[in-house]
Amino acid sequence: MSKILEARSINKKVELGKDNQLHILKDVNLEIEEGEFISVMGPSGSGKTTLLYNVSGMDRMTSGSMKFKDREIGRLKEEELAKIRLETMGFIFQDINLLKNLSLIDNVMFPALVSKDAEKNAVNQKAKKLLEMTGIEKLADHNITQASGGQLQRVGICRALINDPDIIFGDEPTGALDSKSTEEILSILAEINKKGTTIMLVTHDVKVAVKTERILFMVDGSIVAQKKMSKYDAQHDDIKEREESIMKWLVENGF
Ligand SMILES: Nc1ncnc2c1ncn2[C@@H]1O[C@H](COP(=O)(O)OP(=O)(O)OP(=O)(O)O)[C@@H](O)[C@H]1O
Repeated sequence: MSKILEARSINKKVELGKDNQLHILKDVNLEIEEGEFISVMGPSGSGKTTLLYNVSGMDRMTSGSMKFKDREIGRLKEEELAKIRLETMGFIFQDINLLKNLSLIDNVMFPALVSKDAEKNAVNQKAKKLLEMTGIEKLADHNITQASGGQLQRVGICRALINDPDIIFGDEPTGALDSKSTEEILSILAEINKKGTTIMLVTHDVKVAVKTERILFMVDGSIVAQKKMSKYDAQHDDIKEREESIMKWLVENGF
């Protein structure tokens, strides 16, 4: 396996005013292998979202080195970084941020049409396939008021996948969903991961973390512990046992 992402001594500081600086990420080191499915847990305010934003180049670290596919991206110009994000990364958020005036399929197609010289018919075919894969092809021409939260999150996943990303970053992607929709979204993500896409999710939910294969635990801007597991296999793994072992580990680490 090779590394897709390698962060060395990442620091993020924010100036809040005169002589008032917040040190959010503190010398964080992180390596992610291609194909891994990772979750990030930790108390509220510990820096999980900031970590996700900084390793994905959505935010600028204050110091440190950040390599994505062996390329240092920490100091790239904004346009170059935006191109990397658009063409090689997918993002899924709790607030899905779909465009109101576009149909669901047009929302899925949008990132492909703004990138390079995409051919509209081919993009449309691909978007249809993604909607099929996530079970919402019948809603293609609906607008966002005509779909449930779980369905909209599937649209968000399709949109994240339209440019065949190498990695998907998710910030509480199931945070606003009921348990049934959460399970459905997780199994879609597991399928995507099985096909080789690396996934990194920030979550407060053990039911999400239990489906990942490595959990990072953050406290006060640092990764203080990591739990490595096998890739979740619904047929062979005892989910309750796995959840209990995560809970025990979280408690041991002071959560
Ligand atoms: N741009 C900013 N300006 C000021 N403070 C910030 C900024 N970004 C993050 N913070 C602060 O940094 C800390 C870490 O924020 P972050 O959102 O990364 O935490 P988190 O672990 O994801 O929290 P939660 O679980 O509540 O979403 C918080 O105290 C937050 O208020």
